[in-house]
Amino acid sequence: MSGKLASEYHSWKKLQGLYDSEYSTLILKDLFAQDPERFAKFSKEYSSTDGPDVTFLLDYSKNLITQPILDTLLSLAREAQVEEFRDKMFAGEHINTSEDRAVLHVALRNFDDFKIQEGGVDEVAGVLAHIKEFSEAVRSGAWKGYTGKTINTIVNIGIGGSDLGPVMVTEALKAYAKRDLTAHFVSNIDGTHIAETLRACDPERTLFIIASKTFTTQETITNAESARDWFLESAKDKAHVAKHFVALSTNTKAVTKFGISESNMFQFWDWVGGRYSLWSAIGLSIALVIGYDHFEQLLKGAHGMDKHFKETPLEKNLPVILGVLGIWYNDFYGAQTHALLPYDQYLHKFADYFQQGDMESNGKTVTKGGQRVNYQTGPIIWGAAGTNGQHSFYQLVHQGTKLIPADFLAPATTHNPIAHSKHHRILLSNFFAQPEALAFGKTEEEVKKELGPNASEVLIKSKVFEGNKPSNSIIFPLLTPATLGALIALYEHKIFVQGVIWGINSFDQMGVELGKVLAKNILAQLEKPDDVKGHDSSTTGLIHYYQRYRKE
Ligand SMILES: O=P(O)(O)OC[C@H]1O[C@@H](O)[C@@H](O)[C@@H](O)[C@@H]1O
Repeated sequence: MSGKLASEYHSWKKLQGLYDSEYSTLILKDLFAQDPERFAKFSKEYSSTDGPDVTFLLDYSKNLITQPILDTLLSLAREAQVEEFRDKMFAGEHINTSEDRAVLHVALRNFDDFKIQEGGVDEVAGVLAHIKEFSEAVRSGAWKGYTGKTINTIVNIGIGGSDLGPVMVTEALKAYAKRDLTAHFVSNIDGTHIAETLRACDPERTLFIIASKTFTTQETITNAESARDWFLESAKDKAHVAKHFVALSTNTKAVTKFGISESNMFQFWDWVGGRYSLWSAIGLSIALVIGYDHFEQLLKGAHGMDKHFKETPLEKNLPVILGVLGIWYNDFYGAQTHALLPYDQYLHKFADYFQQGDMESNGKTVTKGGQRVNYQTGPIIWGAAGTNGQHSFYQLVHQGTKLIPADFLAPATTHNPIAHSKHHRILLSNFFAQPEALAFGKTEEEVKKELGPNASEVLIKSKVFEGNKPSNSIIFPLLTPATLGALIALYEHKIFVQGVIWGINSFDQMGVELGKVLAKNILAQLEKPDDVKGHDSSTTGLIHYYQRYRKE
């Protein structure tokens, strides 16, 4: 972010020119036919340079680009000072300007490699040691509940970044999970969420993890209080809370006020953004479920990607390549959304996770300099695990009127090779087929040939696939903790790159505040119709309707 609007960059204007003059000739079928080397040119294999072995292939050849277009997109990244801002982030500069904070989730998985200056960075190793010690005690049975029984259930109470990361990762790494430890995640303020969860819990054997960076989030504190009340109905004595409640937070004062002792608090720091916090103490539930060593592998896999992002020239830098490709569709093709489509049931929460990761980071209208942007910023992120999506929304992706760039992800091998990997081969055949169908479609001639001479014109037209829909494919050997860490970091840095180019602050989230303030005001007015004041007629009418049915 050099203080300019992205649209003022020379390369942005050049890209607009390239789009206008070449758009109609950017046909994937032709681009592949013209260049037998296209796959070789537009795919890269990632291999970690230290830490656990992580490798994957990123194939971006099915994008609507030529080499000059990609070069210009990379010039845009250079002109927007992506490298300088990346280095500032790693150096601990306060690039989250509106909150005057460093952005250092990379420090949580650094293992002493990069030199980072910021208060708290030297405490990371100590918190990891605390996570290791505690998770091992719970998993081994050394940690006992108030009646001397071992813990068999954990309930993580948190929302947003204090929920989505642990949920996604514990699902993704279920193959590594301790099967006799059940993990629940309660996030919603809707009492149904905690009530239904508690039905499955035994107070003598349940550990509650109260995860909240601020420890002021209404949903989390309300759920935590209800969990504590439920626990005390059985345990009676408040002293027993210490064996069944721990906190993950930056706010020691609020944690101790809640009744959790400081020794049961896992600390993190204001330079860890909520949506980047699964690597911090917020990952305690992950360590409990998959074991500390696997948690550390996750961190080290991410660190490998940090190193790649920090040290690799832009032309070969995978987060940069993904970032600029996204800009091409978002800002020049007018694509509104981006789909994440993992062909791996374990990754079924991947898109949910990056909905917050991407949309809370880059859903901004004003630049860091306070100017309103005159271009599109963050895309709408969505998706589902393959092949389920194919039987649901793929129709629109293939034949609808919208351009939906998509990332396909899949493991070459599975943790569950049932029926001699028959399932997995079928899954992968779909993973290969869908991007191919999207890119190359099916012409009218092909349909005619298939249907024979008697087919009606209408039927023929309805079966044509225009194709030319872009996608990236990422294939990795197996979904290991380190591979997952690297993939998450890949997308984190992609989001970073885009935010820098758009000139926005990817690390604050002012947009979630207004709703919170209004809800607080309305909460105080819910009792009586006469209390409802200061709203528009629609809001007033809705609250009045509720009051007709309201119960204690
Ligand atoms: O971890 P706490 O502080 O409870 O915040 C939970 C979530 O709250 C939301 O309003 C956002 O600010 C998110 O970025 C955050 O992850």
